[in-house]
Amino acid sequence: MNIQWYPGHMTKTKRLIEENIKLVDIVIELLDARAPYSTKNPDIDKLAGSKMRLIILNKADLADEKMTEVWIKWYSGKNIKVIPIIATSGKGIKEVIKVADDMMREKIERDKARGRIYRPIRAMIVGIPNVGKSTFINSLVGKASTKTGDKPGVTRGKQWVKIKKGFELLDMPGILWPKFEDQEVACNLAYIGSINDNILDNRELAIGLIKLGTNQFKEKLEERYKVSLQEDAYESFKAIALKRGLIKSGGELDELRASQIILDEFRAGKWGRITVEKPKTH
Ligand SMILES: Nc1nc2c(ncn2[C@@H]2O[C@H](COP(=O)(O)OP(=O)(O)OP(=O)(O)O)[C@@H](O)[C@H]2O)c(=O)[nH]1
Repeated sequence: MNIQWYPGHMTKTKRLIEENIKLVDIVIELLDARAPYSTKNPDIDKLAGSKMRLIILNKADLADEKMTEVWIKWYSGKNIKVIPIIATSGKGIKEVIKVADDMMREKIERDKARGRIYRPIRAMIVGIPNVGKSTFINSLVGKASTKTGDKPGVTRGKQWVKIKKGFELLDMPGILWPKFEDQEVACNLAYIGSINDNILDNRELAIGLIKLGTNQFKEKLEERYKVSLQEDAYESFKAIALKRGLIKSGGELDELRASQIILDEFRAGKWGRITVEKPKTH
């Protein structure tokens, strides 16, 4: 799903998230492991306030393993727990439950010390479109859990899913907006297929991706297309199109088809496992 963010839509979403965050103890923020900065919402720190936080780097199967470690260290340095997962296969889900369990125990201790009565720990999942929120909820919920429904005296109108004893999840994820005003972020989101292709010119995008690849993951790109990459990304783009025989009847290169193929293959992980950005001092 692609959402065109306009001010009205953003205000509504923000209000909904603010309302829901009040009801939970943990905010689980999903990022795409291929772009852990670009897929982050710019206002999440403010929105989450003092709630317990957990960052999930999803689609770890498509990201560079070493870079995922680098990103984990980077976010851990900011005192946020980070867990890489593959929501489609369920890899890492047990770790998520374990960490949530530990957080729950800490909270119970704190509550006890304050003389408060026990209640289940509640979490909600947030993230920008396409990071895998629904897939993650499904894999977390699995078959064993049950919907707790609207309990009297509990939040009316919300559906809570019991993941395990003492741990409940709001069954609707919070959809957040990306830092769309940042051009580099917009390009990274487009490379990984997280924003609508219609917004950006595919040809420019494919050439941009080749440029990025030439700087950051040259071998993988050369291996995939069996071409020597040039300094000028457009020259490399043409060489790839030619190698693939993407020529129109008049003999011209079919640049549109080449662009689509390059983007599709990258997004499907056919260039190998790639992370498009490194931590900066953002
Ligand atoms: N390779 C890979 N693909 C994944 C993973 N998790 C989700 N996907 C795919 O990513 C796409 C988006 O997943 P969704 O679960 O619909 O994402 P969402 O965040 O709920 O998306 P919105 O409804 O747009 O907000 C789907 O095609 C999923 O199959 C993963 O761990 N690895």
